[in-house]
Amino acid sequence: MSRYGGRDGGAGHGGAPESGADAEAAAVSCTGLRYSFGESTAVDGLDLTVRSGEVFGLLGPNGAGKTTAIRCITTLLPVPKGMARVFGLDVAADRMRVRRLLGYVPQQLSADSGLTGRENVSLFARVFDVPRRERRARVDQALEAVGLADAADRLAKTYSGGMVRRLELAQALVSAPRLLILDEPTIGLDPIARTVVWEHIMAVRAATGMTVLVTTHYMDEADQYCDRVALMHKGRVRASGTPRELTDDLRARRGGGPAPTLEDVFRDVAGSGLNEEGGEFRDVRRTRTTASRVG
Ligand SMILES: Nc1ncnc2c1ncn2[C@@H]1O[C@H](COP(=O)(O)OP(=O)(O)OP(=O)(O)O)[C@@H](O)[C@H]1O
Repeated sequence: MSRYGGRDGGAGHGGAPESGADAEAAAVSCTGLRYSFGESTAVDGLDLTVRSGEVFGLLGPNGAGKTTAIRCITTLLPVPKGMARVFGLDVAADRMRVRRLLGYVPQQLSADSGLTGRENVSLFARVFDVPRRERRARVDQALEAVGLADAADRLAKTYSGGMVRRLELAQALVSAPRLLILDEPTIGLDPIARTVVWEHIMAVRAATGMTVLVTTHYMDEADQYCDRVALMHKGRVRASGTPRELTDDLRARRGGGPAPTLEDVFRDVAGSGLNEEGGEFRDVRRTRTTASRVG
């Protein structure tokens, strides 16, 4: 497993003291967050707290409002109603300072197929204002952190889907963010590639202590890797806690029996709003065939 510099390791975290961020504040705090596309309400009064240093999973089916909420938190969408804060900074009032604290890996492709891995990460280093004298080392470090050092000088179009996802992770890491936000980081990947992506995320997190906010459909991943999760349905958080708390709670409410899974918890809190055939949730495995999209 690759190594990644922590607070004292040269790359450190973004969000230097002059950023104005509150070191004691929650990494993310949303209160009554709402966002509508015309008549359609995507986020409907979201209350969410992500603690500093944790890996937090925002879970839910297609259309639950996860991406819209993430886009508000990352300042890519405005916050028309309610409040969203990142390390205490109001995302509506402090957009640029918030952006400096964030690394964001969107669902949409962010790697350029015609550039090498190194060029892709260097581009992000420039965009995110990594000081020129540190750039080369930081790019190398980010590529190393995601296991792409040996493939760094190959064109991204020759990468597998899992490698592209790791390249996108390196792009987000090069600015040494305090908060890494990943929207469906493993969708469309095979089980081995999913595991590799997660291993790199967890290794960087262990080395730096950064906070990770991830959206996923994969309940098994959330169960395995997330410290806490929130189950989102129809624009709101319906339950949150550690995976163990949520499953124990459901088991207690059922009066015992076999241990429920997180998916059982989700079905319980979402009630009849989910398609029982599984079409809306279990089978939402949109193939994000990253490699072919890059190619
Ligand atoms: N640009 C847009 N214009 C209109 N409606 C939108 C737009 N983006 C999202 N929506 C709608 O907002 C709702 C929430 O979508 P969102 O993408 O936030 O959900 P999600 O939980 O991230 O789902 P997915 O996993 O499919 O991305 C959905 O009903 C969706 O159709």
